[in-house]
Amino acid sequence: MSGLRVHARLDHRGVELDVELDAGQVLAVLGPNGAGKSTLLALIAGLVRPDHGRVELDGRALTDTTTGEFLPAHARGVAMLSQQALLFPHLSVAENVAFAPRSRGENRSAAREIATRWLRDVDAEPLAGRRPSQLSGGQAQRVAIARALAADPRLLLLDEPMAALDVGSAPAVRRLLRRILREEQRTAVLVTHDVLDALALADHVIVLESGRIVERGTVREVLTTPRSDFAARMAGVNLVPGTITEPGLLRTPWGTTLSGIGDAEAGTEAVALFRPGAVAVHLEPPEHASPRNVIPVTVAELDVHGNTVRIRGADHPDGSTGPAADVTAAAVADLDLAPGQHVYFVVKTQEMELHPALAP
Ligand SMILES: Nc1ncnc2c1ncn2[C@@H]1O[C@H](COP(=O)(O)OP(=O)(O)OP(=O)(O)O)[C@@H](O)[C@H]1O
Repeated sequence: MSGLRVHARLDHRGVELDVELDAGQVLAVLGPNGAGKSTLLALIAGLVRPDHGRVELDGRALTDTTTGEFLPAHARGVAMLSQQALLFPHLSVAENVAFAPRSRGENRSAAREIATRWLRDVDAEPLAGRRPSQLSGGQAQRVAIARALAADPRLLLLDEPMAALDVGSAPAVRRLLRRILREEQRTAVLVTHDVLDALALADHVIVLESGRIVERGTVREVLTTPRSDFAARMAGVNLVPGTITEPGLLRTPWGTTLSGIGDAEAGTEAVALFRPGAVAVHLEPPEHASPRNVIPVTVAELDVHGNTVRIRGADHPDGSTGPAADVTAAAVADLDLAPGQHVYFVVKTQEMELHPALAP
């Protein structure tokens, strides 16, 4: 059976997890602090032994408590990428990337060649002669990605790989990871606190709470119709599918055009993403709407959460989950809103992000 299977219990951490991932797929792991996300990675990487269980990759047991199997971390075919690049400070960039091929017995020039190929692949070839101390955070993370890939792993473990980067370099690293994960059909487990990472990189999501999986599904299911409290707080974003007609414009299958921020090219399948809190609700289309999006919506439901009311729109014409808006209870009273009513959701262009779509 190709892919990853984890069934493991670790009593003193209160963790019990069952995870399956097919080869070529990316699983995002979400959850609050202490939920067990890092423990899952450590179980797979061979950094901790479960009290009971089995970890299997492409049909091979990495850990099995019934047979006593426990492969050391370096023999698992698993590469880990963390928040910090963790490069060897005394080695050059090229030597860092050549380290894994050297360790598996390649001679110096072959390892060097492999390093050059991976550095080129992550657009970091000109950095080959530098020391890690001479790299920016984004550059160091690119090199760390090249180093992970040079180990020829069957599985990539990504532990919040964008979390320590500044807002300027995170999108480029995210795009790079997206290309590597998607185009090369890699199998990966990605721990993240960021909905955008899950959206851009993953096929499936699990949500952990207190050492257990409380929710699992495709990224779109979990992000648009979250069932656990945690997923609802962190996700609950509006996702509208469509096609980019020119950079910054998305056309939905039912003919609505949305303008937003993003550099996806014309013809790209994409999703528009906006937060319910970014929506202003109007009874009439505002006259001077530009540069804003005006989305006609039929109110399906009103959910009161304290002083905030979530207005859920009816499903989109293609059957996908309708958009939601969060407004104050006072605004709902002023607008005299009720299910069945026709309203307009108004969203500023800057609040609408356009991202390449997930795999179907
Ligand atoms: N090295 C350790 N030794 C003992 N217990 C640990 C260790 N690391 C984590 N734990 C415990 O295991 C549980 C799961 O923690 P874990 O670090 O896996 O969560 P997490 O979801 O990765 O959290 P965060 O988002 O804060 O990194 C918690 O109860 C934590 O206190």
